[in-house]
Amino acid sequence: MALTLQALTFAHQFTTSWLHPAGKKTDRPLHIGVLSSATINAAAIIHPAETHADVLLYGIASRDARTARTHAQAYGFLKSYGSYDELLEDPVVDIVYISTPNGLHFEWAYKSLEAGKHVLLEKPFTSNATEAKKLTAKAEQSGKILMEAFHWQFHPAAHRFRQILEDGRYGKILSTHALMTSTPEVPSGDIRWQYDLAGGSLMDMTYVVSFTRYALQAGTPKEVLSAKARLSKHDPRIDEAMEAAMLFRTKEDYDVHSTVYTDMARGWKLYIIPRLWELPSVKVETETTTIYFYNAMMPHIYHYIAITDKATGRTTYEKQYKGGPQWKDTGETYWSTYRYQLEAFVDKVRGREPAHWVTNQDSILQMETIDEVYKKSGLPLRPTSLRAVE
Ligand SMILES: NC(=O)C1=CN([C@@H]2O[C@H](COP(=O)(O)OP(=O)(O)OC[C@H]3O[C@@H](n4cnc5c(N)ncnc54)[C@H](OP(=O)(O)O)[C@@H]3O)[C@@H](O)[C@H]2O)C=CC1
Ligand SMILES: O=C1OC[C@@H](O)[C@H](O)[C@H]1O
Repeated sequence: MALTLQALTFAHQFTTSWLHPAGKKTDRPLHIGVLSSATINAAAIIHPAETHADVLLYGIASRDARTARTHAQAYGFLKSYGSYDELLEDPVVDIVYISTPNGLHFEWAYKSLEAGKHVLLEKPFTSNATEAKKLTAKAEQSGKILMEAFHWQFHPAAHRFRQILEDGRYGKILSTHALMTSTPEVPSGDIRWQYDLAGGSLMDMTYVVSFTRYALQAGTPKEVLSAKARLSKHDPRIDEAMEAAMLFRTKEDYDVHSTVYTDMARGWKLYIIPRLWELPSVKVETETTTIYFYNAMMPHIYHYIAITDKATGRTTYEKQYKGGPQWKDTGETYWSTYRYQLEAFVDKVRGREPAHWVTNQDSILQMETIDEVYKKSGLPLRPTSLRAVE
């Protein structure tokens, strides 16, 4: 369902930017430069920037000058560049948004920091934990802001979900289960099938690990109990699907059993029905209830948090499109996860306290968890850039 969800997000973003333009920009808005002409750009940065008064769509770079020009004209960027390096050389760019394939995240984020830019970097942070640590050190040394674009965590629904879990009234957490699948399958030739570009279902659908760690407020698993990959027919290093079980130690010092499932080629039900209802979600079982966050990845389109009492079977439903424990009065019901994320990123750059943040340390722990699952499954870690091992 992931691809359909992505298409719905494009439609949602296009409509909301059109209905709610930012109007006048601030006197000196932050100038954004986008590295690549990726499909995700429109939803993840372009439309959010259109509705943010303090952000200007300044430049877009592509490996191909004509592509960059076409995208600049289509989306109203002031400048286009025929190489990523040219954009980084432009002193007017304040923030670089990087949407290259995963395997190039490290290299371009590193170079962007070196060029003195703040960086909003697409998920997954890097190809593996070695790169994540090196990149974090570079960010610290540069004094610039770097963040993995885990947009879902910025939505008020995510904050409400965690508030419910932290409440304590439902008892201890016993187990979690998170899933993300794609029907129809991710098209052949896509970057997600390419090992050299750090593809794989767990890499792309890294959300399942993020949902789990966020729910448990956990670092890395104490142990990966099992990890079973269904391999791509074209490349045995690529996990078309991954199913893993982990043991996490909570802050309260007890173990929670967590399972995750990712699938880039999910079979249709009874071979004829695409599983359109199977949205990226996470279920948490506590002593007295199950708490199910449906469509945790793109809650702006639709979501619910269902709390089911195990004794009575009674379910109550909650939704949170605006406000909540972290945003309070900031935000609009039509804001997407990406729009909330941009609000926080700009706040951070401007020296204000953001409502939410994904720390680089958290991204390291996220990549360490992914590495451990790959190791347990017998698959190789995604390749490390030469610069990260220098
Ligand atoms: N936050 C979210 O919701 C989402 C995040 N993502 C993440 O964003 C990134 C991009 O995903 P997506 O939009 O699907 O990607 P696309 O395949 O649509 O675009 C990737 C872009 O990267 C550039 N590129 C540079 N080197 C290569 C190469 N060797 N092969 C192919 N492309 C290259 C190309 O731009 P050019 O030719 O202009 O240089 C290309 O358009 C990924 O890291 C993905 O995980 C993806 C979807 C959703
Ligand atoms: O981050 C993502 O979100 C939407 C999905 O369709 C996509 O595969 C993934 O990269």
